Amino acid sequence: MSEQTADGTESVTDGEKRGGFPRFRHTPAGPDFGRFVEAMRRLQDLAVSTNVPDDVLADIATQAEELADRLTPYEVPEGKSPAGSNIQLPGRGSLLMLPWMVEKFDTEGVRSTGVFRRYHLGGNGAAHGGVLPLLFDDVFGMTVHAGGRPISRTGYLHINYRAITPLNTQLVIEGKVDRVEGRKTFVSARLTDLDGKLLADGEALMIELLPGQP
Ligand SMILES: CCCCCCCC/C=C\CCCCCCCC(=O)SCCNC(=O)CCNC(=O)[C@H](O)C(C)(C)COP(=O)(O)OP(=O)(O)OC[C@H]1O[C@@H](n2cnc3c(N)ncnc32)[C@H](O)[C@@H]1OP(=O)(O)O
Repeated sequence: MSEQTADGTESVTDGEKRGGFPRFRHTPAGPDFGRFVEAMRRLQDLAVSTNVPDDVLADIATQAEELADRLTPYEVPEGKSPAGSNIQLPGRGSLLMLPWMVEKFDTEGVRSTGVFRRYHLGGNGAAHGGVLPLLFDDVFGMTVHAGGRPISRTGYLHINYRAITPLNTQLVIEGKVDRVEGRKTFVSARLTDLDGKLLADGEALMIELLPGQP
């Protein structure tokens, strides 16, 4: 059973295995959306990798504020932006996600490839330890989705950091469902370089939402 809400999402109730999760409609990305997100990613990379003289930075800060002012009138509720649901774009078009491309998305699992960029730097040339769980959690969410399991939330997420994860190097992550026990889906994933060197592996418990659970 579902009912339409004011913001255009559908609030789905019992029987559809989505808890209280709305059924968001896909919002297609227009022809320039991918370009826009990539430009924003470049800005993020540069924001953490430049040392700009004060007089230049004052001007740039004003321009950044003007850009934000131009975007503000177009703010929309969750699920109504192209960000996040366009699987043909890096990071599904979401600036929060790693800019990786989904190459495989089926019941056998999910495979995604990409690089960590300057924005993701932790220390001494390696990716920040905190961005790996972001990558793994998103892959686990997609793995559950691709596996036809109901909407689930992460109960726990465990990462083993096996080797330094380099920046600007093509990497691959593969996630799969290991087993299902009632509401519980146990998933695992491996992050490797293109030579197959293991950089990190992880496992998570994804728990199916009960009716009404947010
Ligand atoms: C149209 C275009 C489409 C394009 C394609 C797009 C596809 C994209 C698809 C998707 C991509 C997006 C993917 C993102 C995904 C991200 C997911 C997240 O990160 S979610 C945020 C972080 N997680 C939370 O915030 C949870 C907070 N916690 C909760 O809400 C509750 O704890 C909840 C609902 C998870 C469970 O609570 P209870 O009260 O219903 O259940 P209880 O009884 O506690 O647990 C159920 C079972 O699980 C075990 N359990 C629970 N937590 C456990 C733990 N930490 N460790 C071990 N066992 C645990 C319990 O022992 C119990 O097991 P026993 O049934 O008795 O066998």
